[in-house]
Amino acid sequence: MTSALSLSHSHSSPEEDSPVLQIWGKTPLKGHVTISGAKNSALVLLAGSLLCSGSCRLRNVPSLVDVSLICEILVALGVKVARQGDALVLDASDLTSSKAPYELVSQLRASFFVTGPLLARLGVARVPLPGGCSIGDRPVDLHVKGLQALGADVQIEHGMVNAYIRGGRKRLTGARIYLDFPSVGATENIMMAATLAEGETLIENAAQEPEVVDLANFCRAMGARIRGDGTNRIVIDGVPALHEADYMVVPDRIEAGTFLIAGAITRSEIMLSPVVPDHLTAVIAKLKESGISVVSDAPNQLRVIPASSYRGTDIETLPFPGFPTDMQAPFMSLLTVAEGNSMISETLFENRLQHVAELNRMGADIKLKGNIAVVRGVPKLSGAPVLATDLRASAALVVAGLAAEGMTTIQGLHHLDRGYEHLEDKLRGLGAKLQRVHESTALSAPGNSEETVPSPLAECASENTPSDPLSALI
Ligand SMILES: CC(=O)N[C@H]1[C@@H](OP(=O)(O)OP(=O)(O)OC[C@H]2O[C@@H](n3ccc(=O)[nH]c3=O)[C@H](O)[C@@H]2O)O[C@H](CO)[C@@H](O)[C@@H]1O
Ligand SMILES: C=C(OP(=O)(O)O)C(=O)O
Repeated sequence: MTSALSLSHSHSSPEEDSPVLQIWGKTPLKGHVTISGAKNSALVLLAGSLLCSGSCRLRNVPSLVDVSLICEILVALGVKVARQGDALVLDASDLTSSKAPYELVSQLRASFFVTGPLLARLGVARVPLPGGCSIGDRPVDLHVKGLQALGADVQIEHGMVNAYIRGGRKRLTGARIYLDFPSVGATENIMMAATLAEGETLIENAAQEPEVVDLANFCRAMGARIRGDGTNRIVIDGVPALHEADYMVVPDRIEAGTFLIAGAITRSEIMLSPVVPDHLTAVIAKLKESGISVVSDAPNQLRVIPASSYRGTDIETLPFPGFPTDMQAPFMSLLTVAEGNSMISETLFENRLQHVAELNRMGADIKLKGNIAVVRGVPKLSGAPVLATDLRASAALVVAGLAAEGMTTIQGLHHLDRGYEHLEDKLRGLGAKLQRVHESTALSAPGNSEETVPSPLAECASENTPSDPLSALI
């Protein structure tokens, strides 16, 4: 196995000569799109690989900036990481550090998921408070309370979470933990820590998200004893060690949902696979309520059927199986051009409606009152220069751009690159007209006429395609 010593990630940061994404809207889409492995599963599974005393192989890992960053954190902790096609091989047999580097952890929320596994494996974890999308306050108190209940002493000083097992014990101790809120990350962190604890842990009011179930499946593949995942009551019987495993990451339900919206908003029939339709129940139900059909021709496939017009609907984001907050922004784009009004309540994050101003710039009619957006459907959107403010906001602007008249230019692509694998190639494969160019060379006027649409040659230009963030993992 080759150790990945240098994992430079070549994503676009805001400081560089920022690339922008130009989209020429109103082009119908058609065909099939392959859905990648789930970002939010892959990230926590990669953190979970720290629990293994040997080496694990994770397949269907998306090539994303966030994945690259978490791999860099693992390498800093002593994990040997090697890439084999869409798989990553992770050898955590000899961990050399319990301290995660600030400059990496500060870039993504999922980095904090190494805390539980590190504590369980080494008896100590030193992890800075995490970064991630700026969509709210995002404290880690529930993670901390859970780890404390398992027998950890946790101090937060100078932005660093220092945790070690109390009383010089070698293992954490199983406990009964009630979560004030079914936090995805806290459930995952506590569940991972508990796999190696002595005795039984019960997590009550646990998150039920598919990514939690995927993590439980991966841990079970390594020999963990977990039951109840997918319900709000998870029971973990600790074992002394976890062993090697080969595991495949579940398909990305948020990417799949985003493509359903792309089909619906462009009035196009597109097919998606692989998907787990049950992971998209709330999104499909809301599409149907709006008058858009989604059918499943095969167990792992979905097809969105275009409707010439569709109506508004109300949405409230909730923990799974409720409507996912990660789909709120793209769904809002769809509702901007629905007939009638819609009300969208964002209940999970207090600052996750920043895309409203950008959609209004494109001609939408959305009014904000606290965490509620009232959308009045308009006949059309028009292309405009817009700024992506977070990951799902950027996806919302992409789907809006696909439907808008003229050209939309999206800035802030470093958000998009965190979470959508090969998005531009996938959209181009469906017939969309878009290209990534450097801001300095971008055509500035919005709503440009036909001659500005890229030629087939320009669309294929490799300089317009973001390079593979995992390319250094060889
Ligand atoms: C990497 C990853 O998997 N990210 C996902 C994960 O984020 P993340 O795990 O951060 O989301 P949580 O479920 O923990 O957060 C939900 C709510 O709980 C609050 N909270 C959370 C933890 C805590 O200790 N204290 C606390 O108050 C948060 O501020 C938020 O208001 O689930 C979110 C909710 O589905 C998704 O939007 C994110 O895409
Ligand atoms: C909010 C997200 O990611 P993160 O939790 O890593 O910020 C997301 O995936 O939509």
